Amino acid sequence: MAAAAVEVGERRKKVIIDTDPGIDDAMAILVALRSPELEVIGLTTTFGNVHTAVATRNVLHLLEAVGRTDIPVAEGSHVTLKKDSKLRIASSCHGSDGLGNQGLPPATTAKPLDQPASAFLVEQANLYPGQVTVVALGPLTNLALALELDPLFPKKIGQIVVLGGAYSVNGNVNPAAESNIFGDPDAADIIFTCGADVLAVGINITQQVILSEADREKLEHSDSKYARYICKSLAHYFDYHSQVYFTKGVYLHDPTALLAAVNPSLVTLAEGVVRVQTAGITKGLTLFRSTEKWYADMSAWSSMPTVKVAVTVDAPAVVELMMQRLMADD
Ligand SMILES: O=c1[nH]cnc2c1ncn2[C@@H]1O[C@H](CO)[C@@H](O)[C@H]1O
Repeated sequence: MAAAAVEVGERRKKVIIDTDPGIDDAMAILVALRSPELEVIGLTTTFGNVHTAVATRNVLHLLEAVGRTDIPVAEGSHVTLKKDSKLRIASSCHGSDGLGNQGLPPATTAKPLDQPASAFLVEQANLYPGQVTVVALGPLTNLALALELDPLFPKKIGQIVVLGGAYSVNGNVNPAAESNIFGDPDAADIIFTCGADVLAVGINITQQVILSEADREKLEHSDSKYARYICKSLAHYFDYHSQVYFTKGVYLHDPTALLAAVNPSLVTLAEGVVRVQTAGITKGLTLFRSTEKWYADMSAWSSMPTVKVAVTVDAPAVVELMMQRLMADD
């Protein structure tokens, strides 16, 4: 536990997870709930791996299953920032229910707030200025809507950790684009250039962090209700990876971003401007301009706020920490 153990008396980081569960989203949420460094003050839902209504249903089911219905859930946008309702849903990756086609029943009593996700984000940023970290595991629509509601949101929010982008590697929707950025590229470009403290963890990082069959067996033999919950959906995720990536393991996208928020020393960073291509065959492409080169003419990147982009990861440490958190005694 050494690296990420929380100091006694240290203040826990307030976290809101914006999520579209999604098998690896569910893993990340479970890891967050088991991380003493974090205080999960809310979950907001979005589309991506599933439609938003299904994301809300899955979040409520998960919280009920692990006895954490004390955490508020605010439902997010059902459409992109530009009100496009023709969404790309990654059902082949996660199953049509988002959790590996288990046919889960809806939550019995848990309900979302009346407040939409964007209003909840603004409210929490105002309540705890500079103290709230948003871990964004889906398209960035809710965050862009929060900024529309309150132009000072980027200054009031503590940090935004974005699981999104493919920096100098192919995407996973097509060679140009990673799924979360492709889902709402206009929202992503706004968030990357809004001046907030943004840390982007792209698939160039998360595809180095792999849960093996042996790890999965360990989870299956664990008595922890957290490990048991996620194991039920893992078969589908493993099958998907073997079909499209020809691998025996699965990528830990969302848990890696979450753990980067828990323990930033798991990744190293570069700083620079990121712009997102919003149209054409490279729609959703994330282009990082490092500060190591001076360009004479570079208007779309000039004078823009910078973000931090993860460039290396201690992959074995991430896997180990995730396993510890999921298997720790209740
Ligand atoms: O092959 C894929 N296509 C689309 N989405 C994917 C794929 N693999 C994983 N994800 C989902 O998109 C985010 C990372 O890009 C993750 O949330 C993951 O669940």
